[in-house]
Amino acid sequence: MVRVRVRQHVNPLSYAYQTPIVPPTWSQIYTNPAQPLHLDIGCAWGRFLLQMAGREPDWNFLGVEIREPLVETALAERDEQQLTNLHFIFCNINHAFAPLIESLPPGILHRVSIQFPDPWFKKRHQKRRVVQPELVENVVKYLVPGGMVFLQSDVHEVAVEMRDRFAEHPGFERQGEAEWLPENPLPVATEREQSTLDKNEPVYRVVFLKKGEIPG
Ligand SMILES: C[S@@+](CC[C@H](N)C(=O)[O-])C[C@H]1O[C@@H](n2cnc3c(N)ncnc32)[C@H](O)[C@@H]1O
Repeated sequence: MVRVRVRQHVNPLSYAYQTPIVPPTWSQIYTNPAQPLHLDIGCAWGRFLLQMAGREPDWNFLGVEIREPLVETALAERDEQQLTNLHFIFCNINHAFAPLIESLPPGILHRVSIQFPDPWFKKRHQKRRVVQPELVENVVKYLVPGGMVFLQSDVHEVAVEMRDRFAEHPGFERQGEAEWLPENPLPVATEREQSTLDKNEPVYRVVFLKKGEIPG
């Protein structure tokens, strides 16, 4: 796989990232657009989803990423692997969430993952973090009852903040008794996760389920 040089971080609040998205025609993307959808927010090069899509053909996967060159690389890899249950979109999810999900068949969003989001340590930069209250509202609005939110980070402060933002919302129920999940409930580690584990550093993980009656 060819990797191009890209900026390490972009500022999601800058003017360049406020442009509305034009969703694709999903029937030209997914073989079966009615399959349950897993949305991975901040998917970077897409390695996690490329593996997940191969393992779980009965799901559709959508990775969203604010750095465009990474999306181009991920799409090329998807095409090379001929995966028809996977797509990547260049967007700022803090603007694109509703138009993106509303362009898909209703009741399709079953799983959302936010893994190792950019930490933006400086106080004045924390508004750039992806898990803002508006994002939590959008997740609860579009996720199906019983749908899963998986959050993980190697930065304790960031993990606590995103966990608390979901925990404060009455629409979510946290899974597990422990403060942090000891293991990843998904079968594939992201690149950032693997490099953290390789250094024997901690990963802070939490799962929420959306409350409500699960349609039979
Ligand atoms: C630290 S990387 C983690 C990548 C991957 N999830 C992993 O665990 O290896 C965070 C990613 O989120 C992307 N990102 C940050 N803010 C975003 C936003 N508002 N919308 C979409 N992607 C965003 C960044 O460009 C970056 O690729």
